[in-house]
Parts: sequence; C-alpha cells; structure tokens
Amino acid sequence: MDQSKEQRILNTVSYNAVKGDPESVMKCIDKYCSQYEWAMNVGDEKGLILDKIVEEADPSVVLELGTYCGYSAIRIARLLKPKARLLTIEFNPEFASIAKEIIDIAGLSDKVTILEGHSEDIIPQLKKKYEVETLDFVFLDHWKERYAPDTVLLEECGLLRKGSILLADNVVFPGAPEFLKYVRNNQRFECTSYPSHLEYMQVEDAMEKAVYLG
Ligand SMILES: O=C(NCc1cccc(CNc2ccc3[nH]ncc3c2)c1)c1cc(-c2ccc(F)cc2)cc(O)c1O
Ligand SMILES: [Mg+2]
Repeated sequence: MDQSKEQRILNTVSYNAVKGDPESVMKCIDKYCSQYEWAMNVGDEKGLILDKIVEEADPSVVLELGTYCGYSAIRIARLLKPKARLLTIEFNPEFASIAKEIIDIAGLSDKVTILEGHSEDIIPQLKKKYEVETLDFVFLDHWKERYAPDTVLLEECGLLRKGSILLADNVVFPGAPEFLKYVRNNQRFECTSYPSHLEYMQVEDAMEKAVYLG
C-alpha cells in the first residue's frame, strides 16, 4: 500500500530536520509543502501572525482544535513558557500518530498532549479529565462548520474567562461564515480580522481573533 501524503511529510521531517529544533521542523514542512505537495498546515505567512498573537498573549493553557501533522502545535508550543502546556484534539488517527512523531522530533512532547477524538466529545471532559480550569488561548483549525458550535460549547463548559483568546484559521478560505457571524454579532467577543493568504498559495484567506469579554 503506498504511503500517504502525511507519511511523506513525516519522512522528510525525520530525514532533514534537526532533532530538537522546532524551527528546522517548521522550515522542513513549509519547504516540502510549497515545493512538492500542498498540505493544510497553517504555513509560514499565517504562522507569523499566529506567532505574534501567541507571544502577546503568553498563554499558560492552550487548546488547539485540529492537530493535522502538528505544524501549528509546534509553532505555538515553541513559544510557550516552561510550565505552559498545549492540548490538541485530532479526530483522524493517522494524523494523530504522525503529529505525535513530528512533535517528538521537534522536542516538544513534554509541552504538547494530543487528545484523539472529536472536539464536541472532548471539550466537555477538559475540566474533570484533563484538569483544565480555563483556557487562555484556543486555535481553531478543524472542520470549519464546527467552529461556531464549538465556541458555544467552550463557553457553556465554563472554559472561557475574561480575556481568553480564540484564533480561527481559514475564515475566508475555505471559510467559516457561521463562526464569523456568531462572534462578530456577539457583545461578549471583541473581534479582529487578520487578512493573509491560504498556506503556500496566492489565494486570499484570513484569521479571526475573538477575545472573550466574560
Ligand atoms: O478543512 C481544513 N482543515 C480541517 C480538517 C480537514 C480534513 C480533516 C480534518 C481531520 N481533523 C479533524 C476533524 C474533525 C475534528 N473535530 N475535532 C477535532 C478534529 C480534527 C480536519 C482546512 C482546509 C483547507 C483547504 C482545503 C482545500 C482547499 F482547496 C483549500 C484549503 C485549508 C486549511 O488550512 C484547513 O485547515
Ligand atoms: Mg487551516
């Protein structure tokens, strides 16, 4: 059975990246996906915007929805302070296992925990099973039609506090219209749009930041 694209991404990382060096893992993935096979990593252009927002927030507890190959988990975790941690939810078992290996190569396994399953099933378990009090930062990058319902679920589960930051990828392409409508018309969120481009392409995209006001 020939390999998947995600397996080929892991191969190129394990062959070319410097072990324990997150930046070299990111560069390796970006090089491969811009030159050989497109893949849905947040990429280096939107990644720089993500970096700035994470650095400004300096979060202790981060939730990511949609791990994929672990590129954005590495991007975020490399900026976190020593005790801070990132929980990332991935439904696709192959993606989860490839991400685990890539995160390990980056040397970030002690900061990142991959939770296998659907966001709607795992979010309600975060407080009791994963000892989360509230979330400082949430990166939404899973199924776009889940962004809005999962935002409601996060609030219902008491996981958002005054100042919690939601950052959503792909609000322009593929698009997350219900999410934009929900947060932009909701007084409990302060929204900012970050225009950019789809990873490795010249197609317009954007990320949306929604700060929870409590
Ligand atoms: O759709 C996207 N990503 C989400 C996604 C997609 C597939 C599988 C999974 C499986 N992982 C998964 C699922 C459900 C889940 N529930 N809880 C956790 C969880 C995890 C996740 C996406 C698409 C494009 C894109 C596609 C085509 C094109 F032409 C241009 C652009 C660009 C992106 O940056 C994207 O992020
Ligand atoms: Mg995305």
